Amino acid sequence: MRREQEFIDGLYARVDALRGDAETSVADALAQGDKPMQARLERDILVAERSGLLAALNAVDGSLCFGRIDLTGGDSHHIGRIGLRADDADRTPILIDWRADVARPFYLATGHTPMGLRRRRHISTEGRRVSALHDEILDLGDTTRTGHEDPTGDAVLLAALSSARTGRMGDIVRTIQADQDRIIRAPHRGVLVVEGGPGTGKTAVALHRAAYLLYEHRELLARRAVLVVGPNPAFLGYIGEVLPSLGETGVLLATVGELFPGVRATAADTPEAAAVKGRADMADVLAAVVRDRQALPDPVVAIEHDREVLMLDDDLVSVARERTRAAKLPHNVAREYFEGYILNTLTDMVAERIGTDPYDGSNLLDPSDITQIRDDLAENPEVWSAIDQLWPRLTPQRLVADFLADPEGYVGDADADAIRRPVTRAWTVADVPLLDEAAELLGEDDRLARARAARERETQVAYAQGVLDVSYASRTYEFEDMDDEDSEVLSAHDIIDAERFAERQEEDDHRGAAERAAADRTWAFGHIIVDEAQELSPMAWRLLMRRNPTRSMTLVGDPAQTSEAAGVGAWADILQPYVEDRWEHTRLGVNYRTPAEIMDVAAAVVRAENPGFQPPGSVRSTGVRPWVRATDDLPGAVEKAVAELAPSPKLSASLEQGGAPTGRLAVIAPRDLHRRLAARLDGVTAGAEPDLTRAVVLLDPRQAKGLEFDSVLVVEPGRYGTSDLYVALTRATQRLGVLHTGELPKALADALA
Ligand SMILES: Nc1ncnc2c1ncn2[C@@H]1O[C@H](COP(=O)(O)OP(=O)(O)OP(=O)(O)O)[C@@H](O)[C@H]1O
Repeated sequence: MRREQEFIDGLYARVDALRGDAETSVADALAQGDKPMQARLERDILVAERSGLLAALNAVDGSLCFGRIDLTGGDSHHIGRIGLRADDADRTPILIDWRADVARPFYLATGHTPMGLRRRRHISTEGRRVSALHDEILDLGDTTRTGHEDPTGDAVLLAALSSARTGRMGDIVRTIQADQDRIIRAPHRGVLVVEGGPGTGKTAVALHRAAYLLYEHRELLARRAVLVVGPNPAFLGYIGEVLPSLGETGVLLATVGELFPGVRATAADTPEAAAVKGRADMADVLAAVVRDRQALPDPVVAIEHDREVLMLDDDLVSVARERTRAAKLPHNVAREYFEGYILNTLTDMVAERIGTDPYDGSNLLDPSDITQIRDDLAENPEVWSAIDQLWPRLTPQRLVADFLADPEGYVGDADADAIRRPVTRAWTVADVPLLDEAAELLGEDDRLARARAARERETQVAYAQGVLDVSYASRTYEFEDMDDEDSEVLSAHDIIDAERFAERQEEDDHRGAAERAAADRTWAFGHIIVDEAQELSPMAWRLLMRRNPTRSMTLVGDPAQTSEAAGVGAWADILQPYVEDRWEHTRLGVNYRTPAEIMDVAAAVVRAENPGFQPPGSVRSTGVRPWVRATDDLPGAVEKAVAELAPSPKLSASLEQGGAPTGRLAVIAPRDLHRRLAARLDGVTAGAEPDLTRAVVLLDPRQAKGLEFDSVLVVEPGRYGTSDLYVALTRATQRLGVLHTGELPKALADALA
């Protein structure tokens, strides 16, 4: 213990030194004020790098090193959240990053396959103090004993699983299990589906995979960012600290409802409306809506020009429309062509009228006259209002709002009734994939933006050229100093030209990749991780696939927990249109969350509907049986049950004193009961985005998805569908109680009897 403490003190001394260096260089750089261009650029790069290092060092402080492997050859390595090197000439590694290959046996070695290990040691710390060691002997011939042996090898895992919850998910880097490790480190190309029942660590594995991929493919992924998609904002808050605790910040966490920049989905859809909006054929429906905006005159559009009236009729506009459509460009982009065809048509009309020789019918105008006529027409506002009427510029918001206000004719009557709503209403989550689809169909008429970008780019290239010239000048100076004109050392001038330098400058935008990605609808992420993937509609999949053209994805989910009517049944159905059958499927089969006593009850509920159902086996049992009670005073019974189910005596005490609670309790009840129940529960948090760090949280079953609590009270289970009930029953790590006024589902009654 003392030796480990000394070693860990040494690691922290190194961390403190690195942190001191990083802080000093950031402070010095920022204090330099305005500098010549090159110095400014270097300063920005240095500040960004060192700030990232600082953030990582701060994040891992207090839990830096958690393990050690001793190899049969005599070497040993300490394993930690980040890698560290000594400050010596060889930069000797002193702490191995958990993601490095060298660390792998820590997770995979067994007595049967020791992978060259003699011993695996788990080091537990409280802050910077070593509090416990647990050793596993993997070389059975080795008789040396340390006095810290853990004969079953799972003391650290079981302690982690039984510990009080905090309302925030923690990382599992100390105790990743072998089957989880294989998924975390699976190659990054292609689509990997991770399926598993409740509590099998799907979310944990997905997040550690993000951290692993960022480590293994840092160059690519730090630039393109990783997107983690979760089912709702409360869930994203729940998992939000896992990656920072692993020293990773360049990841964007978002719900599908947050993936259309500038739109916040605040309204809710009925399940019927969400199902209609999520259907794959909505892509064709929206395409038809756009085509209908490319109107024909009814019967003619009259334009006053030069004291004459020009008539655009059906036939003329039809030709222009078909030619424009033939370009197969998005609507707003194609408009440039339509404008051209209409201007040409009108020019021909005017030319014919004023230029035709009355004697032989030939045209007397020369090309410069024709150009003049076209330019005059282009200055006539009536021409532009005719074009606006026939091929209007459209925004996704306008198009989708108008369609939802008046969907008749595009979908069946019942579907139209389900989705119809006033133009002014707030957006819903299911609207976001429609907006994204519309944005694809419409494209952006970016002629103005392109002209502006070209000007900006010229300025930037000029700036970069200036920087390079400075660097070239300084190179000459240095080389003269070194008297080494033929040096092999290359300067920036030799390796990058000004154009590329300007591009790099853009990449060094002050915002990180994740932040830039959040603001850019067309961003192509390096990797996308989708949690609760079974909930996404076909339209939501279309949106996500557009954000990831390389199809590098990890999808985690559990079809038995699907609650969204729009969700898709089978992975093959989801993936076939995008990657055909080129995807891999893996399963996680051990439940680390729910004790066996609770899992038996939850499984019985699903089995009533699906007799062949196989739930994941629980790794723990607590000896505490779940209970059920009938009541005719629901609020009173809930109040009493909350006091009883409090995760520890400390929770009730801390609730009374308003102190920080240990352990968390969720009351899962139908939404319409929330107000009545909240009135009886002190300090309870509820609503669309409840604060999960509070002692008692009131949720509906959908909101509970993906979350976990020490104790759970399920209220009125008879009102949930099977999969929602399954979700609700599998959220507890310790205790479960059920309260009801109405009839209990039979399977639940039998299982709890
Ligand atoms: N190897 C592990 N070591 C320690 N804890 C683990 C491990 N694997 C999973 N857990 C814990 O088990 C719990 C369940 O994990 P997680 O939420 O990732 O499961 P899930 O499969 O996503 O569940 P659900 O489908 O119910 O949302 C979490 O508290 C997680 O930290």
